Amino acid sequence: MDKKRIVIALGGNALGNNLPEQMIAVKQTSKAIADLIEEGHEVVIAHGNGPQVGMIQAAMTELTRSNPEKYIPCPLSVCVAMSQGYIGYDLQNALREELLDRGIRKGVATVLTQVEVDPADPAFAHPTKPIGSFMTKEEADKMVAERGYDVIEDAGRGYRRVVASPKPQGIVEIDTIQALVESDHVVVACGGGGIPVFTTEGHHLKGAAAVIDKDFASCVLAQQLDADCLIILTAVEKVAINFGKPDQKWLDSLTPDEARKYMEEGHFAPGSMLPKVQAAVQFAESKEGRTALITLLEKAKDGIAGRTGTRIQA
Ligand SMILES: Nc1ncnc2c1ncn2[C@@H]1O[C@H](COP(=O)(O)OP(=O)(O)O)[C@@H](O)[C@H]1O
Ligand SMILES: NC(=O)OP(=O)(O)O
Repeated sequence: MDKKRIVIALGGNALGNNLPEQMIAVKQTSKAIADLIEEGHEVVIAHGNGPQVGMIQAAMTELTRSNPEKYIPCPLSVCVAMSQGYIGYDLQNALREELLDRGIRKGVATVLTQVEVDPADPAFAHPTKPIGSFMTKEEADKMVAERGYDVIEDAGRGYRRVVASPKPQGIVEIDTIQALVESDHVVVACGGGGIPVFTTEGHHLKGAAAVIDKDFASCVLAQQLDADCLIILTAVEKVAINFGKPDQKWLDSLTPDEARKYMEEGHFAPGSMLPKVQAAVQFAESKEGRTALITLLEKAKDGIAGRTGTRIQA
């Protein structure tokens, strides 16, 4: 099989919803990633942070509210940095262990990654990115009244806080990531979509109050690293049209034009499957020969071998 440079975007099921769940989940996740490394592929890993960044933000807010003389509010960009740190810590350790168990000696490192956003991005005025855990209607109403949070009802599963999610424009640490990849290291980067920043005066980078979508950030990462393949690993084996309906149909492959048609017809849920298909199309169209794959975490190896998943190719 051809050796490929692969950027993997890990979804929520790769990490679990809390610290103990994460410790267990990353072990399984590492097996799926190590399978690809064992086959000789160069792998770069990005991941989400919705539940984690919400948990950190809630904890930091409680600290400030309970003791305002001692603690000052923690910006959301710093909460994203914290989420990258502790998720990266678990992921890199689990992967290091899995690789060593298979007799593979490779450096595994997390790069705290800043991602540039446009401060004029209209997304800042329209929060869409769910973070934290699900709430009941009563809990959500309380958060809106007491804290002025934006809250949405999420596909019948409960209520969640939403924050701004601007589009990623560029990766500040891309040269560092590239250098590590070129020297055969396994890199975890752009965690949680990256720490959102924008340039103010001179070279100063200022954190933005936002959470970037990790599928879009992974797409930018894959393009900037000139990857062959972007693999979006999630909780379904394939993308479907008429998802959840009696006439549901799983798709083996999609061209960008077919994907656009299905997007217009509303087959992919906003905030879940839609950004994945959009990121996949953007990557597949960015250069000849680039392929995107959406599949189940456990099926990564079969997917790259062409045995399953939904393949998006121009
Ligand atoms: N058309 C579709 N085809 C397949 N899955 C879909 C579709 N529309 C919505 N979904 C849902 O999207 C989920 C993946 O989104 P999400 O859970 O937000 O991703 P992540 O893995 O990044 O955390 C799937 O588990 C599935 O329930
Ligand atoms: N940042 C981000 O996209 O996180 P989730 O994938 O957990 O929503």
